[in-house]
Amino acid sequence: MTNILDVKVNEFMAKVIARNQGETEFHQAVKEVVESLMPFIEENPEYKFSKVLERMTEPERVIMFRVSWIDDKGEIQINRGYRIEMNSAIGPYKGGLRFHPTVNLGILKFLAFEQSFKNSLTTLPMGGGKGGSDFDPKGKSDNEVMRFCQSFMTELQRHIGPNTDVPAGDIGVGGREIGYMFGQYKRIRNEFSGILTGKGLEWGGSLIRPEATGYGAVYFANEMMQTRNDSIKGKTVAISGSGNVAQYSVEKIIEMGGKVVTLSDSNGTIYDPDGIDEEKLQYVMELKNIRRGRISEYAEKYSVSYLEGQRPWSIECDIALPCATQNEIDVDDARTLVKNGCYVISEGANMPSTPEAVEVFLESKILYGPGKAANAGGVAVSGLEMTQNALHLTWSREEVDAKLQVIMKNIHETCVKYGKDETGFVNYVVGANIGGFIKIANSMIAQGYV
Ligand SMILES: NC(=O)C1=CN([C@@H]2O[C@H](COP(=O)(O)OP(=O)(O)OC[C@H]3O[C@@H](n4cnc5c(N)ncnc54)[C@H](OP(=O)(O)O)[C@@H]3O)[C@@H](O)[C@H]2O)C=CC1
Ligand SMILES: O=C(O)CCC(=O)C(=O)O
Repeated sequence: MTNILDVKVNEFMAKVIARNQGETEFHQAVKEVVESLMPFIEENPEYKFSKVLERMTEPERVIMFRVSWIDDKGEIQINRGYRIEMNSAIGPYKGGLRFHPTVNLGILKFLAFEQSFKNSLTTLPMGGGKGGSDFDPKGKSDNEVMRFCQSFMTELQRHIGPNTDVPAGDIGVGGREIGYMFGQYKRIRNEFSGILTGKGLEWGGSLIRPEATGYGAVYFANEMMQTRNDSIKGKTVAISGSGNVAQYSVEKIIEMGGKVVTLSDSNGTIYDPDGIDEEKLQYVMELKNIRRGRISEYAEKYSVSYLEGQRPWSIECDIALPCATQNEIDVDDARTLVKNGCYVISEGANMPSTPEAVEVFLESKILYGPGKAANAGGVAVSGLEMTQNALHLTWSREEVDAKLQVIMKNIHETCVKYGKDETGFVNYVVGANIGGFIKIANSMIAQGYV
C-alpha cells in the first residue's frame, strides 16, 4: 500500500524536478532531505504553512558569469563561473569553490543545498553557498592558474564580502588558488578583509583549516564508534581520494592508531597492506600538492598494488572514508563493503554514496555518517577563521583543534537527538537533516516570507 508520506514526497519532488530540469544531483540531494523531513514537517504544521522547505530548495540568488583568460600559448580561453547564494537565514553565505571540468549548475546547487544544512549543524552563524567553474587546474602552469583566478575574482568580487558571502576551497581549489583570488580582490577593492577562508597563515588564515575536514571526519567516525564502546585503534581503513580531505584523514587515523591501506585518484587506487605511515604520507603530500602527480607513482615507489580504473571499495576494511567526490560508492560497492565486514562509513566527501548505497548502509544497521554531518569540520574551522579575522587575532593550533573537536561532538549529539528510533538505532541521515533544518526554518519564519 502506498504510504501518504511517500505520496507527499513524490508530489514535492515532481515540482522540484519540473523547476530544475536536468539537475540530477540537485534532485538527489533534495529528495534525501525531503524523505527525512516529511514526517517531521507533518507533525509540525508551522513549517508546512510557511512553506519553508519549498523556499529552501529555491536559491536566494544564482550568479553565472563568463571567465576569459589567456593561456601560456597566448590563446584566449573561456570558462563559466558560478556562485550559488542558497540561504542566508542564519548568516552570510558560506561554502567552497570547486574548479573541475564536471562543474555545472546542478552540481553546485546540490552542494549549496547540502552546505546550508551542514553549516547550521556546526551551530556557527553561517548561511549556505557554493560556487566554482568548469576550469580544470590539472596540467595548467601556475601562471595559467593565476590568470584564471584573477579573471574569476574580477567578477566574483562584486558579489562577496565578509558579511555577505565568504567562499573557500573545494575540489581543485587549495591554498594556491585562494592566494591568487585573495590578491586580486585586494587589488580591485583596496581592502584587506576576510572575504575568503583557507587563507595562508601569514595573511589571515587559521591554523588547522587545511586539516579540519579530514580530522573532523575521523573525529565523527570516532564519536559514532564510541556509541558501541569501540574505537579507531587497530582498525583497517580504506580511504578514497588523495587530495586535501584524504590526506588529513590519513594523518588523523595514523595518530589514533588505525591503519590506512588505500588512497585513490580519478585514474585508480593504490593498495598498501602494510599501511600508509607518516613518511609515506609526506610522500603523498609532496606528490599531490607540489608535483601534482598521479597516485600510481606511490605504487611504483613502494612496490604495492595499483588498481587501474578502480575505486577502493573491494578492499577489506573496518572503516571506509570516501574523500573524493559525489556518487563514488554505488549499490554494488556498498554491498561489497558490508559483505567484507566494513561497519563504519564517515563521509569526508559531499554525497559520495548513491541513494541505493545509503539504503544498504541503513538496512545493515552499520554506523553511517552522512557528509553533511561528518565533513562539517572544514566549514566549522572556516567559521572560526572568520571569527579570528573579525577579532583581529589568531588562536593557537591547540585552541582551534579543541574547538573543532567540541563542534564535531555536538554535531554527533544533534544527530543522535533527532535520529534515534524506538529500537535505539541512530539514523544519522534523519538526525542530520532534521537537526540542520530546525535552526534555518525557525530563522526563516522569524524573518518573514522572503
Ligand atoms: N576541502 C574541504 O575543506 C572540503 C571538501 N569536501 C569534499 O571533499 C571531497 C574532496 O575534496 P578535496 O579533498 O578538498 O579536493 P582535492 O581537489 O584536494 O582532492 C580531490 C580528490 O578527489 C579525486 N576526484 C575528484 N573528482 C573525482 C572524480 N570525478 N572521480 C574520481 N576521483 C575524483 C581527485 O583525483 P584527481 O586528482 O584525479 O582529480 C583527488 O584525489 C569533495 O567531495 C569535497 O566537496 C567537503 C567538505 C570540505
Ligand atoms: O570552508 C568552507 O567555507 C567550505 C567548505 C566546503 O566547501 C564544504 O563544506 O563542502
